[in-house]
Amino acid sequence: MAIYLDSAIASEAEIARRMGWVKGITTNPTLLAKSQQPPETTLIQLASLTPGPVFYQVTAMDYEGMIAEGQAAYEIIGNQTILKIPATPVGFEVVASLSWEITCSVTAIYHPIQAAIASEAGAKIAIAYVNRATRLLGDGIALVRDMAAILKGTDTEILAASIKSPEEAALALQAGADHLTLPLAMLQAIATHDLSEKTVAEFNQNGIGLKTLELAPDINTDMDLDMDMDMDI
Ligand SMILES: O=C(CO)[C@@H](O)[C@H](O)[C@H](O)[C@H](O)COP(=O)(O)O
Repeated sequence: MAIYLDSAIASEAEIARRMGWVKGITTNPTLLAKSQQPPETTLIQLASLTPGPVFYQVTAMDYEGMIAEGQAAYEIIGNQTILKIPATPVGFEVVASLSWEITCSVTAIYHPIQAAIASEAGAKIAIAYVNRATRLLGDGIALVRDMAAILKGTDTEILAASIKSPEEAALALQAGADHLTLPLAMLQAIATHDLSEKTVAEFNQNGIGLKTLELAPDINTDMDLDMDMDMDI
């Protein structure tokens, strides 16, 4: 499993890098536009801020254009590239041509049969837009479950995107998603639980740890006594 940052903002990528458990970055044309600099610059920056993959979504609509754009992304960030190719007839052709040389994912999957084609075309990853699918079709988690059933036994993995809550993130994984991509706020949200914070605060209020030993004279005294007794023996 990998959890990715869904953003093209360098400062967010830096925060995700420090988290240590975020394994790469996914982008799309809208996210790249928000970085307010040429996409080439952003891709180089993002690639330097993660040891893992950087997903780039092609914007061309025709076969030659998608191939050229995919190769251009690969020239910029090399082996860190994972291309996002749309789940369209032309997109599937592009995946079949490019997946031999560049890692490809198929994005914007709304029907499980599209995942089967993505796999047959050679895509390493099939991307489901979970919350969007719920809004547009009724049940994005069911889409992930159906995709997982179809992709079982293949080399194609499922990346769940468009996740709007920690619950939805957990449900997507339980339904068979292999990976998640989340905006920074959602990464922070899944790492935080009120009860975890409260439980730790309670332990710390009533107990001691290494850094508190010197500050607890009674306990130091007991320890000294124990040590003296040990030495006498
Ligand atoms: O597909 C990927 C990652 O591969 C994402 O960048 C993806 O485009 C975004 O998560 C979605 O567009 C977000 O969808 P939504 O939150 O606008 O419904």
